[in-house]
Amino acid sequence: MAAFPLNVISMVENVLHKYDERLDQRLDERLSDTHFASRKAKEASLRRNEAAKWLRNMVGTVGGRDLPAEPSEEDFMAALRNGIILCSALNKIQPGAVPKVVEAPSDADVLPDGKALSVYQYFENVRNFLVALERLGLPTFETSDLEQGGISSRVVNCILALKSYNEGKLITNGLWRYGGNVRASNLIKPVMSKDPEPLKESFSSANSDPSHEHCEEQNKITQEYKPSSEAHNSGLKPASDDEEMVDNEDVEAKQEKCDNVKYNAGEERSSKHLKQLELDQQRKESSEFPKQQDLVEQENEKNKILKQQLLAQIENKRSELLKQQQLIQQENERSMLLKQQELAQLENKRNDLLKQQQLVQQESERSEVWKQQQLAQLENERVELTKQQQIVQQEKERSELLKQQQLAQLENERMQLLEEHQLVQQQKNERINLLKQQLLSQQEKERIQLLKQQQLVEQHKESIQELKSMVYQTKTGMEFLQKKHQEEIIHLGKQLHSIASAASGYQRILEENRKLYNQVQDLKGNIRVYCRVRPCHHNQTSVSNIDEGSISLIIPSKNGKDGKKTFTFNRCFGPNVTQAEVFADTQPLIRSVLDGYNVCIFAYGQTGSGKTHTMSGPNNPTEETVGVNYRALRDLFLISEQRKDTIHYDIRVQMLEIYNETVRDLLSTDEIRNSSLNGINVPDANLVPVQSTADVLSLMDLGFKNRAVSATAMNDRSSRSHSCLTVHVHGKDLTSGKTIRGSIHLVDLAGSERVDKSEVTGDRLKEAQHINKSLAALGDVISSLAQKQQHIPYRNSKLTQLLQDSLGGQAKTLMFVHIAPEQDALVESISTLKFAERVSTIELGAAKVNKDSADVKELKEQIANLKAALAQKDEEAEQFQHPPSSKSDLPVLKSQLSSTTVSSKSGSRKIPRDDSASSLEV
Ligand SMILES: Nc1ncnc2c1ncn2[C@@H]1O[C@H](COP(=O)(O)OP(=O)(O)OP(=O)(O)O)[C@@H](O)[C@H]1O
Repeated sequence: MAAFPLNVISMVENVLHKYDERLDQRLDERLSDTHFASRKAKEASLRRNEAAKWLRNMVGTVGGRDLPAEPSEEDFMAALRNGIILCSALNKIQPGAVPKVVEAPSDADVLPDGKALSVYQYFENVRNFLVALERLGLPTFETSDLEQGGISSRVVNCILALKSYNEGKLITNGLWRYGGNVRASNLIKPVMSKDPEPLKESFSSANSDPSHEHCEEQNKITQEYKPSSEAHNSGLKPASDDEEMVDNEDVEAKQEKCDNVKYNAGEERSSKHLKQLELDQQRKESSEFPKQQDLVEQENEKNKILKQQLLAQIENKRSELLKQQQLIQQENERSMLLKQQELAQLENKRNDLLKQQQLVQQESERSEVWKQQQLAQLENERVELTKQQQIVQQEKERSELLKQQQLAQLENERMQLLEEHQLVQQQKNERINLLKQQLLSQQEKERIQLLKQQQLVEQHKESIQELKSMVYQTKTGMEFLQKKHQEEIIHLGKQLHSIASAASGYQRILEENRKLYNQVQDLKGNIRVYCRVRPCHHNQTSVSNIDEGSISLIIPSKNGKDGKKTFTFNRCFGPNVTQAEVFADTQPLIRSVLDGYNVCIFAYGQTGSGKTHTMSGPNNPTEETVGVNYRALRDLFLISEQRKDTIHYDIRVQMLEIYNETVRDLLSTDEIRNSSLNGINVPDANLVPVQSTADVLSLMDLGFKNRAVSATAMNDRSSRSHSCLTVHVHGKDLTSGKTIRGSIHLVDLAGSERVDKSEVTGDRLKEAQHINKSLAALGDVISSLAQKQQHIPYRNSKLTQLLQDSLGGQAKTLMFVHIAPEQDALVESISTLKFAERVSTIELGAAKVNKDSADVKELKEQIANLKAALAQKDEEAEQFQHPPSSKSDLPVLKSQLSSTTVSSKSGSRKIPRDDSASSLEV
């Protein structure tokens, strides 16, 4: 839109310019014919030169480089056409008169139409200059006057007026006013960039005829043009609003609409002023050239017609321009659309580019990260390599140092060796010299030493003689010593022999010891009777007193006076005596079994008197309450263990029962045939080897179980049968090789109550009869043994047959007589005690004599002597087992042995069996 006014302006300017050219051409043609023309030209030239000179002085040669000192009219106009020199000169005179002077070269470069812009720029500078002149009240000229064909005289006049103004100002110190024609400054508005003044000025210039008629004619033309222009631009404001339109430069649309109005109406006000100035100028000229006025008036009429023609042409041109403007507008819209499309495409491309840029950026970031990682890794490797290089370097340095040290050391060593070599060489030489000297001195010494050796040989010969005599003496002494040693060895042999004989006598001593021990036991009586009274089951007891060897019973009488009967035995045990105390007196018999004696311990008494309690203990016995059987076997194994170094014992167990004269093996379920009994033993019965007390106890349990089974079947048969536990001992002396046989019967007899009192019949009677018979047979055997009869009735019962080997002359028998203390058992107790006393009295008949006879005293003395001898032999045996280390102990041993031999004479009653002496066979 901005290009449109410029094009129009330029077009109009061209039209006007052509018109002015023709007009000037006509004027020049007319004036050239006259004399006046030459004078005018000359005068104009002078005035122009003056103006040029003054301008050059004002702006300087640099600023006025395009303006020669005496320019031609064309050069003058060309130099001032851009208005720069004019504005600069005016600003020198009146600073700030032209606030903005546009420099042509820079603007011409920017805009495409340089020429149009130059014209515009010229116009703007020139216009501002003219406006400033008007403010100062100075004469002005038309802008077109600067163009070719313009009126240069008006320009020159204007410059000379300005010169006069300057000179006056200098003289009056700024108070001078040009020609007194000072006008109000607001009469003419400053020319702006889009102001339509150029058009108006063009018109003004076209009407710038010197004559006043020409000006009026020009005004008419303007008035004629104005209605048509208003008709064309209907709706626009009238010319009176033109100032407001000029001020509102921002509203472009309004300005465009007002262009035509401004074009037609222009600034009538400014035109009036210009015309006024022109008229003044014309008056001047007309006064100088009055003859020319007529010609001008004629010419003006012609010009009027030409102007009308020109206006018609302008109108045509303008309509064409409008059409072109519409086309241009359409073209602009189309180009706008194209531009928008292009913009959209560009936007898409820009987005694509942005995406690509983002991708590229991401890729670059990723590559940057990768690069950084690579760099870090390379840095690490570099650091590592640096470290390794440092290490290698250090190693190199170290090895270099080592090499140097080694070299230095080698050098030192070499030097030392060299020194040593020199030293050795020196020493060698010295030694050679020394050896030479020594050799000489040694020859002398050897000679002296030879003499000394000869002396020594002499001395040695003497010494050898002395030694020979000493050897002889020593030999003699050795022979004497040999004899002495032989005598001592013989003496020692004798001593050794005596020791050997003493050792061999030890076995004899031991045997004698056993014999003496058993003799002591024999002196106590082969059949010993111990009486034991069990606790009373209720308060009425028949036992009044029990001491160590007697028991007293209360015998009620019919006359109310109770009697008392005392029985004497080897030992009597009251109801509170423990099992251990009862066994204490039994213990020596167990030792006799291992010495080769046969022993029989049996319990006698009526039913319930305590026989089983004594022999086996109560049911579920404890260590304290176990009976004689267990304790006897325990001692048996204990002693055999003590003697295992000298005697090896083989122990076997047999357990039998005799019921109604029938013998039964309790360790077997089979009944033993009676025919097998040979009077002393039961060879068909099981004989079980045992190694310990536990083995015997398990066998006893088995036997008691078998007996209990039978008792269940036969109604408490245990009370009416005899049970017998037999232990057979076979010993072998490990030193002498002799064998020893012994046995012990542990018998729990059946109840001894009499048949008549029990008043039983049938089987019970038969049982009682068998019991009485066997017990009576036992009494008879014991009685026969006591009386030392030729015939001993063992065969009267199975019991005596079974116990035959233990009731013989070489056996030892112990009978426990049991008493029930209750009064209702008194008769049985008395009967039992009488039986036991008979046994005891018969065997211990001597005891009865023991109170008064000399034989008893003699026997007691023998017992004392034997005990002393036994104690002495025990000591000897102890000493023999631990012989004295010195020779001085031997006489003591000899004396002990001699004393033993003496004391052994006393034992003579019974000799234990050995293999040859044993008459018992199993
Ligand atoms: N010295 C004693 N101390 C305590 N109690 C005893 C003693 N003697 C026997 N008794 C008890 O008396 C009761 C009978 O004893 P035991 O059975 O030993 O008599 P017995 O003579 O063996 O009888 P039987 O002939 O019927 O076998 C048992 O209960 C037993 O525990």
